[in-house]
Amino acid sequence: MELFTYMEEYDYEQVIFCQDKNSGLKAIIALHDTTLGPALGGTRMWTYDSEEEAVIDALRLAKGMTYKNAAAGLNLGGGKTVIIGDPKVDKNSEMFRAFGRYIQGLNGRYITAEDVGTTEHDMDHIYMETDYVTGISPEFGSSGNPSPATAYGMYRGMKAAAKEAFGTDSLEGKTIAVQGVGNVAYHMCKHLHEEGAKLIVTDINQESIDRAVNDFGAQAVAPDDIYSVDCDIYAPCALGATINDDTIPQLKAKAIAGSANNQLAEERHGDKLHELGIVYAPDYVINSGGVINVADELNGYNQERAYKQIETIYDSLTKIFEISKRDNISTHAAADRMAEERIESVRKSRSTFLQNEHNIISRRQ
Ligand SMILES: NC(=O)c1ccc[n+]([C@@H]2O[C@H](COP(=O)([O-])OP(=O)(O)OC[C@H]3O[C@@H](n4cnc5c(N)ncnc54)[C@H](O)[C@@H]3O)[C@@H](O)[C@H]2O)c1
Ligand SMILES: CC(C)C[C@H](N)C(=O)O
Repeated sequence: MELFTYMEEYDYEQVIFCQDKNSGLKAIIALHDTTLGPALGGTRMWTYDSEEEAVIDALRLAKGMTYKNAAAGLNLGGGKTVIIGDPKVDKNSEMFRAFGRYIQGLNGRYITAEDVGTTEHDMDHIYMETDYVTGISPEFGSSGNPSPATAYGMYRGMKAAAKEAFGTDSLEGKTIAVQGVGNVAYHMCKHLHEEGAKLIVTDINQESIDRAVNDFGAQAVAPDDIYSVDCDIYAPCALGATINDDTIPQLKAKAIAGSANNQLAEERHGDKLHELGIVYAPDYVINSGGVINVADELNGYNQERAYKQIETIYDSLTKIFEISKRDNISTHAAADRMAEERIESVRKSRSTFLQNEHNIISRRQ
C-alpha cells in the first residue's frame, strides 16, 4: 500500500506506529482531522490477516470518527487506534500501559476509549499512564463502558428510521434482524424487547446467541442467513462492510439501522440502498451515543446532560432523511454533507492566530 498516497487522498493528518517488545504491543494510531478539536476515538484490538489490513482499518475508522464527532455537534476531531492481536489471548496490563505512554506523548492530540476487543479494565491500565483516556471505571469519575449509551442512541435512531420507513416510530411487533449480539447489541435488544419488537439474532459466539435467546426470546439463525431473513429492519452490529454487492440483493428489510462502523463496503452501496428505497440510517450518526457519552467526561461527567444530547440522534436522522428526499441524494451523502459543512465553517472561523489556543481539554481539570 502507498501509505502517503492514501493519506493524501483522504486528507489524513498523522499515523503513529507504536511497538513495545516487552508487552507485545503493536498499535497503529490514525489521526484524521483535528479541525474541531482533539481527536477522540476508541481502541480496537483484533486479529488482522496482515499489517496492511490493520492500517487500513485504523485509517477508515479514524475518518469515520471525524464525521461522527462533527455530525454529533462535538468539538472533537477524528482518530482511532487498532492494536494487532487476539483480545482473548494476547492482552496484558503492560501492553495497555505501554500504549498509554504513547498516547501521553501526543500531549492531548488524541483521546481514546473502548472499541471492539477492549474493555473498561484495559482503559484503566491506559489511565495509569495518561489522562487522555475516557470510558474508564466509574470510580474514577468516568462514564464507564460506552456500550449502554451507544445502545440507547441506537434505539432512538432506529425509531427515527422506522418512522421514515413505516410512517410510525413504534417498534412494537416489528421484526428486527440483529447481526452480532455483543456489548452494544445486547443492550439495544433489551430496549427493543421492552417495546415489543421480535428479534432474530446471529453471532459467531454461541454464548452471545444463547444470552439473547434466553433473555429476549430471540430466534437464532446461522451467520450467513441473517441477510435474507424476513424482517422489517436489519441491524448490523458486528464489524464493517456487511452492506455490499452480495448482501444487498438478499435483504428483505425496509430499513437498516445498526451500530457497526463502516457498514457500507463502498460509498456506491449507500447509493444502491437509496435507489432501492431502503432507509439507511448512516452508521456514524446512529452509533454516536457512546462517543457523546464519553465526550461529556471532558466537561465533568453528567449522565443526564449526556443522555439528553444522545436523544438528539433521533432529530439528526430525521433531518438527514429530509435532506436525502429533498435533494434526491443517499442518506450517507446527506450525513457527510452535514458533517463537512460543520468542519468547514469552524475551519474558517479559526483563521486568527492565538498563542495559547483554548480547547475542550483545558476544561477537564
Ligand atoms: N461499543 C460501543 O460503544 C460502540 C460505539 C460505536 C460503534 N460501535 C461499533 O459497533 C460494533 C459492535 O461493537 P461492540 O462494542 O458491541 O463489540 P462486541 O465485540 O462486543 O460485539 C460484536 C459482536 O459481533 C460478533 N461478530 C463478529 N463477527 C461476526 C460475524 N461475522 N457474524 C456475526 N457476528 C459476528 C462478535 O462475536 C461479537 O459478539 C463495532 O463495529 C463497533 O465498532 C461500538
Ligand atoms: C466510544 C467511542 C469513543 C468509540 C466507539 N467505539 C465508537 O466507534 O464510536
